[in-house]
Amino acid sequence: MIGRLNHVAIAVPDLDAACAQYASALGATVGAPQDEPDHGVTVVFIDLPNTKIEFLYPLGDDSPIKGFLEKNPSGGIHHICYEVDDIVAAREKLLAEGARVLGNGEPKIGAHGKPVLFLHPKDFNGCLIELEQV
Ligand SMILES: CC[C@H](C(=O)O)C(=O)SCCNC(=O)CCNC(=O)[C@H](O)C(C)(C)COP(=O)(O)OP(=O)(O)OC[C@H]1O[C@@H](n2cnc3c(N)ncnc32)[C@H](O)[C@@H]1OP(=O)(O)O
Ligand SMILES: [Co+2]
Repeated sequence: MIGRLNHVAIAVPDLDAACAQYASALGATVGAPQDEPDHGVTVVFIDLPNTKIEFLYPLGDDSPIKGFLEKNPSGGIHHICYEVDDIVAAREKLLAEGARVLGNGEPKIGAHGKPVLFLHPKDFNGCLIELEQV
């Protein structure tokens, strides 16, 4: 069911500083910030040869990453995103296996304009998983 690793997301306390550091210290090509109000974050993608890094910064008062940054003030790896061919079939299989799908369980359009879902970190070894239909 899961395919390629689409991205690794890092929640950052200072988006400009994180972008400048990756560009200067790591020679990365850093994309432009994208506000994603439906998800409560501003994202920046860094394309790598085999996957992407997604910087996350809170957008709005009830951002879902606010709590994470309060617990991890220096930032940290927030989630990993796997690609799937059919996100509804994936959801049904996961629900049948007893996994929790976050939100109202319906896919939302993510930063790449594709449907995404999130699975509770406590059900997957402490790792927040995002699925993106490609
Ligand atoms: C534009 C879309 C973009 C894309 O790629 O397309 C995105 O990726 S949007 C990314 C931001 N959106 C989300 O993360 C949506 C899903 N996340 C959530 O619903 C919440 O963040 C949730 C439920 C994972 C955590 O909620 P909250 O921060 O309020 O903390 P809780 O107290 O409810 O957490 C319970 C438990 O889980 C631990 N936790 C929280 N976040 C993470 C995490 N990222 N990785 C691992 N563990 C996490 C938290 O510490 C609690 O553990 P406990 O042992 O009970 O303290
Ligand atoms: Co993501």
